[in-house]
Amino acid sequence: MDTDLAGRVQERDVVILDGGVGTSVVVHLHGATALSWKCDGKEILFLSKKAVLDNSKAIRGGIPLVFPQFGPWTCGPQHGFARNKRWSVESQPQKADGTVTCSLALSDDEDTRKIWNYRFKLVYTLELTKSSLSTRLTVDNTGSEGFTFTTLMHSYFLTPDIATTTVRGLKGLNYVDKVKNGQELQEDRDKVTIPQNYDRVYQKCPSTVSMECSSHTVSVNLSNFTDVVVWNPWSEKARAMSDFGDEEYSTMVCVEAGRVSCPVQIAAGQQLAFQQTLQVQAKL
Ligand SMILES: O=P(O)(O)OC[C@H]1O[C@@H](O)[C@H](O)[C@@H](O)[C@@H]1O
Repeated sequence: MDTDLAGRVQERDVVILDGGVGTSVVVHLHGATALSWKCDGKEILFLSKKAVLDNSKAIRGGIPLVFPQFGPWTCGPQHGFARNKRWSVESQPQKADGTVTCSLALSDDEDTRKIWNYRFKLVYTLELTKSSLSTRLTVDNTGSEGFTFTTLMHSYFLTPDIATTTVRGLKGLNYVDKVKNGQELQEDRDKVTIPQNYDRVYQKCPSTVSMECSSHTVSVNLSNFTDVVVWNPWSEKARAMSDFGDEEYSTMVCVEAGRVSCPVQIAAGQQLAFQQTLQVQAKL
């Protein structure tokens, strides 16, 4: 077990993808939340020191999965139930040709049908290589009627300093600014800096955006995702969150790949896949 997580999580609650030479991913079965991704010994994901890891709450950090609803939901919890359910292991980590692959699954049950009466199976597949992590969510409508949903991979990235962190690939895109009452604006910067409370939904995104900090760049390659949410709660909101340290906003940024602006329709028996590939490039 990773030394930073030892003592914080129970072994029965996690699955570890071990790529060797300081490369690994630790996934919590609660929400299928990737808690840690180490690339050549370096941690890439932010996990709050105050994150609750006892299966009782959505995990504050890593890569929580949002399904079937992004944001507030009239039927159930904010960001849906997937991040609050225990997932099962569909296939244990296996290493072949330098890639470690593992799949987790979640299907509808009595509790999900009580609040959202549809039949589904989600399969979440992680693929770890020396410098990349791909996460693919397959949504299978196993019922006899269609439904709509929104979904998102809520990646929290660790950065040495938010003041020198930028997000690239967003120039020219329209975005909804949730901090400014949902105003629709256009991004005119090549390098987006994050100097305050940010909560923006960028729409019609190109296939790659990236997070750049002083030590490395993480590119986020999107497949079947059209939106990217950039989120940082900043100091005031940080203080109001019980599972987030007061100063931690200065060492993280969320760059979230999603299908959230417009709900996805899925017919009975249909299967749809959404994928992001994160690639790390260290600065020399
Ligand atoms: O506190 P939660 O439910 O994990 O949500 C965190 C944030 O998640 C982001 O994706 C949303 O755009 C924000 O509005 C929200 O505050």
